[in-house]
Amino acid sequence: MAPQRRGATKTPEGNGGAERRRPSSTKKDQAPREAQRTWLRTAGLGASLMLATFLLWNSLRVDDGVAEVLAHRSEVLVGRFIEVPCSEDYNSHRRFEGCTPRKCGRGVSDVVITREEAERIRGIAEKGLSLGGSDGGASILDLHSGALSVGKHFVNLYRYFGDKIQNIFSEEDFQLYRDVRRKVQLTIAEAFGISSSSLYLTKPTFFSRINSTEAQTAHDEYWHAHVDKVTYGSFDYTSLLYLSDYLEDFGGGRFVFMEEGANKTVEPKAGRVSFFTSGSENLHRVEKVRWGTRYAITIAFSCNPDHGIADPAFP
Ligand SMILES: O=C(O)CCC(=O)C(=O)O
Ligand SMILES: [Fe+2]
Repeated sequence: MAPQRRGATKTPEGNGGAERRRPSSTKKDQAPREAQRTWLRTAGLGASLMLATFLLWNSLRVDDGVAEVLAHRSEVLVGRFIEVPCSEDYNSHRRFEGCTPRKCGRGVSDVVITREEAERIRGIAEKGLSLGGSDGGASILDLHSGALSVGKHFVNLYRYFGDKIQNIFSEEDFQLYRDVRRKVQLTIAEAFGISSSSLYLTKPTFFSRINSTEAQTAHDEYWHAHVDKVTYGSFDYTSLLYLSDYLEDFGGGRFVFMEEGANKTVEPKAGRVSFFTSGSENLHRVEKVRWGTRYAITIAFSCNPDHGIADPAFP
């Protein structure tokens, strides 16, 4: 749109001549017309803004069904816990009284793991994953089994590097993993009113690195809604320790508990621990990462000692 000219006669270029030929309109006549045009422009702009806002809001709603934020990135949660009724999933597995969930729910805490610990543990993920990485958007490193995404497959780091693995990971790295695992285990036990010693670390336990690269294989499709007890079998309690910050390090990638009409999101941030009972009372998914890189670690526990694994250690 051409800019409005008040004194057309003063401007030699453009359509100043045409304006000069207009019937002798006085300043008095022009004022209401000018006001009308300004008003129309403002109204048009306002309507466009409202339409754009509505479309954006609607697309987010349709995309995610997001209704509520359970843990906002700016909050520092000492311990938020929401109880939800247990599903019947646990009945089709052997029960371990005092451990198998009778109280179900989900919790988030920002005080279990310090930011400094999260940064150090992220360092382990970075150096391990720098040795490989999926061709698609989602890579994992499993310190217990040694599995590492490479291209469209996985390799066993421990087999591949043999003794040289000691040049990559240090004893402090494994000690840090153990400390983090122990603190998360205590937090889960306390929140669900069970004894920490009734919980067994179970597999898989893995670091994940997600970026916005297009998926190449089914392993890259991390965003599907799922139930951990169905996906992983041995899981009774799942925990996620986030190692990077939503909207600082990456966009998209929020964790979503899926509930009819009222999904609940957890916005990741370094050091935030999210934990929940692994049955279908906690159906969930991860939003697609739109930009940047998202690091997290999945640490899960079983009530069944037969499904227990030792802490990751040098092979
Ligand atoms: O990374 C996350 O936030 C969730 C990952 C997840 O759902 C899983 O590992 O089962
Ligand atoms: Fe999951």
